Amino acid sequence: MANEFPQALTIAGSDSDGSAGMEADLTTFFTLGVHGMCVLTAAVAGNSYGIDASQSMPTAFVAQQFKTLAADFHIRASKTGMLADSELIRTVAANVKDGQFGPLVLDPVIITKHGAMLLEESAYETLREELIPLATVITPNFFEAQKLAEMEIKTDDDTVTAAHKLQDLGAKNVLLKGAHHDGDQKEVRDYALLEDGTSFWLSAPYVATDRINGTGDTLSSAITAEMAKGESIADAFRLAKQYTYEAIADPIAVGHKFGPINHWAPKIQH
Ligand SMILES: Nc1ncnc2c1ncn2[C@@H]1O[C@H](COP(=O)(O)OP(=O)(O)OP(=O)(O)O)[C@@H](O)[C@H]1O
Ligand SMILES: Cc1ncc(COP(=O)(O)O)c(N)n1
Repeated sequence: MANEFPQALTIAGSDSDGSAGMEADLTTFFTLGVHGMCVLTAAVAGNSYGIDASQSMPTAFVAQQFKTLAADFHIRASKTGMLADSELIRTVAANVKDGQFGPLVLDPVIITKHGAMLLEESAYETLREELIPLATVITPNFFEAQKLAEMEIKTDDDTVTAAHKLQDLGAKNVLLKGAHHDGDQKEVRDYALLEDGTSFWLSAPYVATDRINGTGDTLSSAITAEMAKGESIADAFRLAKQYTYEAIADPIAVGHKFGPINHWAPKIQH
């Protein structure tokens, strides 16, 4: 259809506090001028202190959501969030492998800001074998990169090595997010390794705040939204980093601990 409005898909868990998971993904899509759709994989009972309970969706229902969306829409890019276990990973892989939902941004959600584990350890291997090879982009945080690349990251050289290992596993483009736990640090640096072998660092000032729930979801959703609008991968990385930084830098008061970031703050250029 000519002049079709950009459409993107999140394949993720719902987080009841509205700041992370599917809720953060859809907020980011809509704020960036993309129509967002969702395949629900799981739901968690979460607030700004932590996650109290988690429930996975039946795989047949997950598969049906893909089928129903495919029967109608032209989705230009998709992303994954919480996938919970091996069975769900296999269901998602089977449904995205022919590319009908556009290029895939894989946010390998393993651990949350509060330290809750959202992926069974027995499923790391399934993620490596079944989903990483289908990823146009992978966006692990510092912890997830070390788990998936099976190595410790202490230096910039280690970061570069881990990104290459993720590429060797089949992810075409890697955005490896740097650590941000040190109150004295001045900047947060992420490392981008592209399919053609070029690489660059993306840096933003470190913001000393607890209001960082959903930053990872937001970054990967913003990349997906920009890809759905036709931006190159490198530009999608840059625009998404800027969006996420601006949403962190101007916090809003919601909840008592790891509150949401501010999706009204970014100055968006359409
Ligand atoms: N305090 C901060 N100041 C500046 N930038 C930050 C801060 N916290 C996170 N970021 C940025 O937010 C983006 C998301 O990174 P982060 O490491 O928080 O992802 P994540 O751990 O996957 O997040 P989540 O726990 O929400 O899944 C990165 O670009 C990171 O540099
Ligand atoms: C359902 C769900 N998915 C993901 C996250 C992690 O969010 P983030 O790592 O972006 O803080 C979360 N808290 N809940």
